[in-house]
Formats: sequence, structure tokens, C-alpha cells
Amino acid sequence: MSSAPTAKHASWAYAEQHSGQDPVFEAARLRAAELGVNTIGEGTASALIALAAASRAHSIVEVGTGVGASSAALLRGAPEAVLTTIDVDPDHSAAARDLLRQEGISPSRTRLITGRAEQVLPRLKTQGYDMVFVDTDPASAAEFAYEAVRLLRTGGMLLINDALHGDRVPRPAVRDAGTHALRTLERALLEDERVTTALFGTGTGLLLAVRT
Ligand SMILES: C[S@@+](CC[C@H](N)C(=O)[O-])C[C@H]1O[C@@H](n2cnc3c(N)ncnc32)[C@H](O)[C@@H]1O
Repeated sequence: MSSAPTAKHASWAYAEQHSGQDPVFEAARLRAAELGVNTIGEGTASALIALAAASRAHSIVEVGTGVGASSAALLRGAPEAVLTTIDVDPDHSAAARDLLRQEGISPSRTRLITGRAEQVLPRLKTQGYDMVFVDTDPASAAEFAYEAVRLLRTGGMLLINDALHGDRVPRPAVRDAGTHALRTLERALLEDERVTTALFGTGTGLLLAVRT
């Protein structure tokens, strides 16, 4: 028997707070509010830390640095990793640099690229990476995801943030372009024989595709 929607929501809210408040992610949230950009919540941060730790990643690519919360989470989980992170907005890259300093990450572990991911991703090495995290806008997520699958080694993980676009993707009546793009991407990855997928309700949706 399925649980009532309110109980489901309470479970989701409880899971989001599983790891408790963290000063680095709290600082990220405040900086993101100042800059008017979204950032990951505590639930997504703890998922990224755990998945990066499980993957024992050495090389990670991130699309959508923002204020650097997800960068900090990925590098905290994978202490041996070097992160290549791309953002088109120099103010966001600067905020991320500050946050990573606060997290105690050596600058030698991050390659912060200010530029459009459409131009940067094609230059990165095929099967050269253990993880790719995509956190930009829904319309471009599909394009970046296809590039990301090319970048991954066998066993590597692609993670698409905001894969449920808030709560829009599960509601059939919602048909805006971004929601449609994310539904199409979910189906495309499900049918892609190079990966195996799982869709988590963490944060605003986290779609995982593991390169087989
Ligand atoms: C939701 S924010 C990322 C939040 C970040 N992952 C965090 O946890 O703080 C999305 C970011 O994607 C960047 N962005 C949007 N389109 C882009 C593109 N085509 N290439 C590179 N960055 C892009 C924006 O400037 C913004 O900083």
C-alpha cells in the first residue's frame, strides 16, 4: 500500500536533513542568495559526498560551478580527485574560488574554467573522467549529458541535478520546454545501452547514469 503524500513529503524533508547543517554549505547558500543563483541543498551535498567517495574518483568534471557548493561536496568525498569545473559567469567562478578556500581545498585540485560548457566540453578527453556532474539549466542538460557519457570511463558516474525540475517532471500537465527536455533526457539515458540509470528524489531530483 502506498503512503499518503504528506507522509511522503515528511520522509523527503527528513532525508534532506540527514547530514545536518554544515557551515560551508550554509555559507554557499547565503552567497548564492546574494548573487541570485541556485545552489544545491544539504541532501544533494551529502549524496554527492557519498557518491564521490564510493567512486574513489581521481578526475571529475562539473558543468555549472555556481558558488561552488557542489564542487566542495565532490572534492570532500573524493580527496584524491582533481576537479575541472566550468561556469560562464566570472562572478560565480570567483565566489566558488572563495568557498573552496574556506573548505580548505588546495587550488592545485581545481581547474576553474570560465566559459560556455558547449565550447569547453568537446575539448575534454574521451573516457578521461570518473565523474561528471551537470547542474545548469534544463534545456542544455541534454546536450551536456551526451558529451558527459563520452567523457566517462567504464564505471564512471554521470549525475544530472534538478532532474525533476522542482516537482514539474512528474506532473503530465506541465509541458514547458525545460520540463519536456528533462523528460526526454531521462528516457534517452534509460534506453542508452552504454549506461545504467537511477532517478533519485534527492533535492530537486538527481539522475544517475553509470557508464557500463
Ligand atoms: C544552479 S547554478 C550551479 C550551482 C552549483 N552547482 C552549486 O552547487 O553551487 C547553475 C550555473 O550554471 C551556469 N551556466 C548556465 N549555463 C551555462 C553554460 N552554458 N555553460 C557554463 N555554465 C553555465 C550559471 O552561470 C550558474 O552559475
